[in-house]
Amino acid sequence: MREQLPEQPPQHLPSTRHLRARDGWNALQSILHRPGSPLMGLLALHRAFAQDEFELQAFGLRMRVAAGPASVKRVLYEQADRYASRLEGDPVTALFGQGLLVMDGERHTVVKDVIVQSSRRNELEERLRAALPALDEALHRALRRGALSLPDAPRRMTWRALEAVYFDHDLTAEEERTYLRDLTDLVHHIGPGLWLLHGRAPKLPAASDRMRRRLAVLYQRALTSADGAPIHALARACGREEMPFAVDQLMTLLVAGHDTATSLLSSLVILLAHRPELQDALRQEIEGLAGRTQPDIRALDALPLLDAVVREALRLYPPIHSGLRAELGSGHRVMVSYFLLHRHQGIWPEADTFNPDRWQRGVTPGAYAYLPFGAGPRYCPGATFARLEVKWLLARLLQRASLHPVSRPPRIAMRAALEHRPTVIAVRHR
Ligand code: HEM
Repeated sequence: MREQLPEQPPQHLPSTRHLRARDGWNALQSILHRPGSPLMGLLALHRAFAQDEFELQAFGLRMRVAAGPASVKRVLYEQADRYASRLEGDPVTALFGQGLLVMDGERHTVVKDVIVQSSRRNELEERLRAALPALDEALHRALRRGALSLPDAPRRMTWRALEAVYFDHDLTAEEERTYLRDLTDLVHHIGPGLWLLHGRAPKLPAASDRMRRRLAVLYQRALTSADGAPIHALARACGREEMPFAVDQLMTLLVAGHDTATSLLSSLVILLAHRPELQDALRQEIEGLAGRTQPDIRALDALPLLDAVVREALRLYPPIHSGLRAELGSGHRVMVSYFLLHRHQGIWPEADTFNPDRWQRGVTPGAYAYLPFGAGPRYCPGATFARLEVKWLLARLLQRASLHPVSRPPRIAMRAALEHRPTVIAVRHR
């Protein structure tokens, strides 16, 4: 582990404004070799002079970036109450309203508690188990044409799993057709974009109203049921009077809960498609447990290689690549870059290499060095569910098929989540 940084942020942070020409050239090379979105390019600039905390300055954008364990810990945990989750008027605030992800203070604690209490591991497992036949069928359909479209196929599957477990709803084929485009629009709406530079948030897409109406129907149904899914817990806590507030929560869970798992599953498929020997080793582990039958979700969680592969994909491609905050009072933006933290060269040997083996050697990265699900009061309430569903989907996928790349690795973009630009992976049925 590296040394602790001082408790207070340094007065004068290094800034990308002072980048020397040589650093800029090196950074440009790294961007060209790893093309991605403009934000990723800007962050790559920082790698040129490897700092744990710095000021990102470009084209009028100015924000503090925390990218090392001590600075990340300070923002997420030690001084968490100095930051608001978002600025008023940001697209994500417009979409989620008073949703958990963009809300602060006492109300945040109360709603978080409702969600956390209603998503305990045993209940999640039970609900997910009940949804497995439908998920298996969705996987079967996705593989039918001998190809897996990314990120659409994972998106359909993670959306289905989320609706079943959190909203107690079986997504119909008709809904999937009608709303897939809407869901993608909503996700793209909240990603960082040019609005960060000119300060005017884009208008909410019409998809938002349509999705809210659909979620309101699910919520109304939940008001009259006593089941134990998170939507029912919300219904008990908010009742009919606070329906718009509850729909904000559902919208937040819908977007935050499916886009992240989509990103992780897509990364895993792409990474494994390029590593046939790793696919074989994983398959051996999975089939040693369950043969060709549907594996049990709880038993899967104890498979060491599967665990290492998922951990490593979360390190290299953290679906939530950054956590944005606004400093109370000044309103200055602060970004916790999970992406840079996970590729910190002082912590991770061969930081840019996909190497699941590092997790099997029992090496731990140290506190606040590996945070795919965040930390502190805003720790992800869906972490357990996400790991369970993604491990199951990946295991089942490998039991059914082998994965083969059809082209060079696709580009990734820093949108709301780290997103793989559309691509197709060939699959051979087994
Ligand atoms: C692989 C999947 C997932 C990853 C990598 C992930 C990652 C994260 C991270 C890093 C944060 C903290 C963001 C910050 O610092 O600002 C977060 C927050 C959150 N996540 Fe997840 N997440 C995943 C899945 C899910 C799922 C399945 C759900 C819901 C079912 C969910 C719901 C949320 C919510 C509501 C928050 C906001 C929590 C708060 O502000 O208190 N996430 N997630």
